[in-house]
Amino acid sequence: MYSLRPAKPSDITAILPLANEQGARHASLPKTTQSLRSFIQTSEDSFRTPKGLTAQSGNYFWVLTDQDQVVGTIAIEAFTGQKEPFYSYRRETLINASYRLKVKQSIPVLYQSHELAGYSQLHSITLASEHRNPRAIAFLIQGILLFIAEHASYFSDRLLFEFPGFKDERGESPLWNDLGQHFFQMSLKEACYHASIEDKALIAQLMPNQPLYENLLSNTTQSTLGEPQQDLADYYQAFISEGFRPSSHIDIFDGGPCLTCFTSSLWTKQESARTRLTGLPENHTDTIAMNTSKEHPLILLLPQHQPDFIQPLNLTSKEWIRWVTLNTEGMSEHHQGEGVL
Ligand SMILES: NC(=[NH2+])NCCC[C@H](N)C(=O)O
Repeated sequence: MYSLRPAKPSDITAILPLANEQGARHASLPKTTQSLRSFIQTSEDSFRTPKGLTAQSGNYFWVLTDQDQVVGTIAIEAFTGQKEPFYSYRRETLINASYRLKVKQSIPVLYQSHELAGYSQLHSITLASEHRNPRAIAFLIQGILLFIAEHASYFSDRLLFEFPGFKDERGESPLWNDLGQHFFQMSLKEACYHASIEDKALIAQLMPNQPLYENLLSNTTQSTLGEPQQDLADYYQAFISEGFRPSSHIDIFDGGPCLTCFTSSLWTKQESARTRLTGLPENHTDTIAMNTSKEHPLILLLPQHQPDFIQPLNLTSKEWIRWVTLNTEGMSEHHQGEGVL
């Protein structure tokens, strides 16, 4: 049975192998015991934020468990770009035209941008390989959105997820090979590691910050900019089903789409309901249910027709829960890539 709860220091041994799995991206999840310890400390402080006080710098780190074993992770940074700028490329179109020569070209140009600062960002998604199935993927993403829906005042009115970008048959990013590599002189994976939440100054120091004409990049790069990594279709679908859409921004390293959504229009926000424990209808489909505690949240996946599965919430009949139907629409059971987003 799957559940989501805040990560604790005692989870570190179980998180380390997930964080260090060979992945194309490995964006922001810390990879050492020491850095995980301080990430978990920040997270514990964030969950504790007293009511009425919004934590602009909150970073909430969750583990997905199956029968009490840690099998995945996900995190929410409450507001991007608080301590350091938040980097992406904005794509704009320029028209270059000569009336006399009858040449008219519309050329997409990439501008370094900090516009996605102030969003709440989902990040650090990992799933152990045996759990890369639609139910776990949908639960991981929807569960966290249910928490955001319940505690909306601690988060931005806009959400962001930097989806991993297109990779070629060798698993390499055409944009990275055309661009970032020349400035960082290292692999995408190493650059992601260095530029993770802990040392972002590197992006400002090394990435070119002048506008870039896309037609100077290779044909493969041009035709795949803004495309999601192909073997992560179920994760992509989970975001699309919630109302996330590609914005005019792309990831500064691998060109993946920056998916954004207004918090108020999330499917999970609109479809979820609050009820007393006794008011929970018999679940004819898989259902996500959580207590409404900010400090000690617990989010459960109740398999259909199994109302007793709610017991771990340890609630009295008068307490509130928020619940929503699990949405796996449009997902299929194919290979789920590295599972490290
Ligand atoms: N694939 C990557 N790691 N890209 C770098 C993303 C950096 C991120 N937008 C930030 O400013 O924190």
